[in-house]
Amino acid sequence: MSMALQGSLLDVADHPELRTLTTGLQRTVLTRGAWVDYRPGWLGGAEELFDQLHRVVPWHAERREMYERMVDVPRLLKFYGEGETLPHPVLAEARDQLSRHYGPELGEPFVTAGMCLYRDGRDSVAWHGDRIGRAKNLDTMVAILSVGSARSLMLRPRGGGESIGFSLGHGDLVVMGGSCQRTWDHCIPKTAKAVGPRISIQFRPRGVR
Ligand SMILES: O=C(O)CCC(=O)C(=O)O
Ligand SMILES: [Fe+2]
Repeated sequence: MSMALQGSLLDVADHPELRTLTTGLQRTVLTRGAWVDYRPGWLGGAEELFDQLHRVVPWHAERREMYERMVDVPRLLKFYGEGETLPHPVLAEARDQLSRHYGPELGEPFVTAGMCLYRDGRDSVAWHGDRIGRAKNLDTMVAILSVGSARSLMLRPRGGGESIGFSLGHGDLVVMGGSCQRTWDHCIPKTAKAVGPRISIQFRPRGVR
């Protein structure tokens, strides 16, 4: 095989590329009208997307008040609002493919992209629901694409109960739907394992945070 051909084949494998959503999606129906769809390996070439986002996204730290003092949020963040150019074209494709696939069920498109960078196992997000805005009262969807090292996304019924978990990294997709943001909580727990960085991209409809 010539070097050029070999190079181009490697390129194809290395480039971020979305696979279909019409196969490979596994739906888990939860209690109280909530559900989770899981699509491992939705994005091929996830390493390249990770590298690019790690480099070009203007990540920033946030501080929040907790127990009456200011603490660092244990992850870096960047939010892309509706109409803002996303930092890689495959992310616009991902958002649009999600909108097409879930449109009939969701009734509106995904428009925003929130991003989190978990630098290592000490970074995390505590138990919460994405309940700011319309998701407080209405069913909605939050779709999360993950690149980089795998971390666990845990879910449990709001107010307590048995939790379930999904491993998210390397181009995996999870979609939380129905009443999930209102009736269930989710988190990315800290881990003592030696894990590399992970980036999550959360696509949401208008007015959901
Ligand atoms: O990083 C993740 O997969 C979850 C992030 C999350 O729950 C949020 O930003 O609301
Ligand atoms: Fe969340």
